[in-house]
Amino acid sequence: MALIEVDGLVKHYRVRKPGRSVRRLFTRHSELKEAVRGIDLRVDAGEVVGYLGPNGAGKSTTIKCLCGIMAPDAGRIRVAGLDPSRRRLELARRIGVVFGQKTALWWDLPVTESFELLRAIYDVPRERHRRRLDELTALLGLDEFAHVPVRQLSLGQRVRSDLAAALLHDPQVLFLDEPTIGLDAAAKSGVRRFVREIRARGVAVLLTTHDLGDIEELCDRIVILDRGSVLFEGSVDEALGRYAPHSRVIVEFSRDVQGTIEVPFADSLHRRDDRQAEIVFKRAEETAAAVTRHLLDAYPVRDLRITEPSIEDVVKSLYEELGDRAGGAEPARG
Ligand SMILES: Nc1ncnc2c1ncn2[C@@H]1O[C@H](COP(=O)(O)OP(=O)(O)OP(=O)(O)O)[C@@H](O)[C@H]1O
Repeated sequence: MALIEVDGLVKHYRVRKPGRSVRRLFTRHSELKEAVRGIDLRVDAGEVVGYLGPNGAGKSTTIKCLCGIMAPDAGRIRVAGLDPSRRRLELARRIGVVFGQKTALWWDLPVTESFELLRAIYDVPRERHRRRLDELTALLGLDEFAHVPVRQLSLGQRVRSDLAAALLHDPQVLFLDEPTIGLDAAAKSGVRRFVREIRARGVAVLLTTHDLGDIEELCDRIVILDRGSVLFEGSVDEALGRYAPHSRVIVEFSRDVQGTIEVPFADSLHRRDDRQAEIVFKRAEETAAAVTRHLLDAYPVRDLRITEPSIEDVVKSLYEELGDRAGGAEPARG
């Protein structure tokens, strides 16, 4: 079931025209800037979709439209069945939002009192609130700092508290904006475990992140934006196939091997010296096992290492490509 549905979303900003001229005193000083140009997006219940793209790609603008903070200029949006800009108050009960860089909690209040205020704001019955809070406290380990004012919390504790705050009213949709930014490895893994738990309970999660670990560990699908348009949509594996299609085998020989090395299907071959070679091949055409078998049969191999690309290689190659590109881009589906 789709809990986020976006068709042809367009959003402009009115921006000041640069320059100073006498004519500007008599003419309109602003122009329209297209921040989002015809985006389609869908997130189902129990799905985590990574919403990715370089700075300025249009992620925040989309999320503001999805939360009802801004009205779109064109397109259709439904979040948990509602049109966000027309039903903003009702929508607030069905969505949760966490910004890793900002807290939604009251700075001077202990965490529990912030939760009590949120209970009152969302008008959650006391018994239901208590049950939900017990559940979230257990999942997020909130006990140890429940009575500490938010300003005294560590970043990890603060993010855990914000996650609880966003889910106290039991929303169907969760927007996560850089939830693991600045966290240490253990805290990141705690947040990711929690997001997986939430997904298993059927919440639809739209995750904005620059953290490659978040993408690899959490996302069922990724949507990559550039300059307001969807450039790629598909699974992490599909993105790897499209943007990082090569794997490498690095082989070390037990004695000097001179001259050229023959490896069928190798896309390229690099020699560092007579004792080492690096074979680059397309995964779609050959398996690492076949390349390895060939090397073991044909050469005196002392050791070999296979390196597979990661989402980091995808993002690097894609963003480099985007940097070189001018104008809009055709969407690619994985
Ligand atoms: N209030 C605004 N007024 C004018 N232009 C804006 C405004 N907010 C965003 N923009 C422009 O719209 C485009 C999309 O911005 P947006 O903030 O949605 O990108 P983003 O993908 O969220 O970027 P980031 O990763 O840096 O947060 C950018 O070119 C940005 O400069």
